[in-house]
Amino acid sequence: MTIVWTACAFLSGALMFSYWLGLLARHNLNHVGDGNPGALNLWRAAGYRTGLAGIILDFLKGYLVLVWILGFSLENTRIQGHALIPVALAPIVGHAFSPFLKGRGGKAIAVTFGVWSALTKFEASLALAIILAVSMAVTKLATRGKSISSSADGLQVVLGTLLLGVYLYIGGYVGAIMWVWLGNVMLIAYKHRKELAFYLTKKQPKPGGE
Ligand SMILES: O=P(O)(O)OC[C@H](O)CO
Repeated sequence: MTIVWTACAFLSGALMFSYWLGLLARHNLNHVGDGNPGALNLWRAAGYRTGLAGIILDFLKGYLVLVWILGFSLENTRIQGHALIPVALAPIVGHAFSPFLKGRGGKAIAVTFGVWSALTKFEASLALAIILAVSMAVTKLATRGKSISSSADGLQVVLGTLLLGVYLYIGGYVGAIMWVWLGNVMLIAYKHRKELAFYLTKKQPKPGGE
C-alpha cells in the first residue's frame, strides 16, 4: 500500500497550481523573474490576490494529501515506521519534478511548508517560517534595506531548511521524520543549485529557472 499512497502524494504535489493560475492570467511564469513556476513569480506577474491563491493551493497540495493519508496524528497513522519517508517526501518530489511540466517543476518551498504542517501539526512549519523571517530581517539590517540577490535568497532558504533539522532534533524528533527532513534538505538544495553555485563560481544564475 505504501507505493499507492506515495503515488497519490506525488500526483498531488505535481499539480502546478501557481503555474496554471499564471496561464489563466495570461502569464507564462517561465518568463517571469527567475522563471520558477511558483507563487512568488505568480504574485509578481498577476498581483497579490492571484499570488496568494497560488501560495495557498501549493501549500494545500502538500498538506491535505498527507492529512488524508496519515490523519492528524502520526501516532495513529496507517503508515508505520520508515514507510513514512517516501509518502511524506512524495508531494515535494512531485512539485520539484512535475510531470505536468515535463519534469522541470519548481523550487518546492510552498509545498515543503504544507508537508511539515501535516507531519508536525504546523509546529515545524512555524519554526521554519520564524527561521526564514529572522534570517531575512538580519540580512535587511546588514545590507541596510537593499534588495538582495536571488543567490542570497536561495542560500537563506537552504540554510533555513538545514536549521530546521536542528530544531527537529532538539525537539525530540527521531527516525523517519529526520530522514524526511534530510531528503527535504537535499531536494531544496538541488532545486537551488544555481543559486548555491554562485558562491563557488561568482556567476549569478540566469533568469529562466532550471
Ligand atoms: O518553491 P515554489 O516553487 O513553491 O515557489 C515558491 C516561491 O515562488 C519561491 O520563491
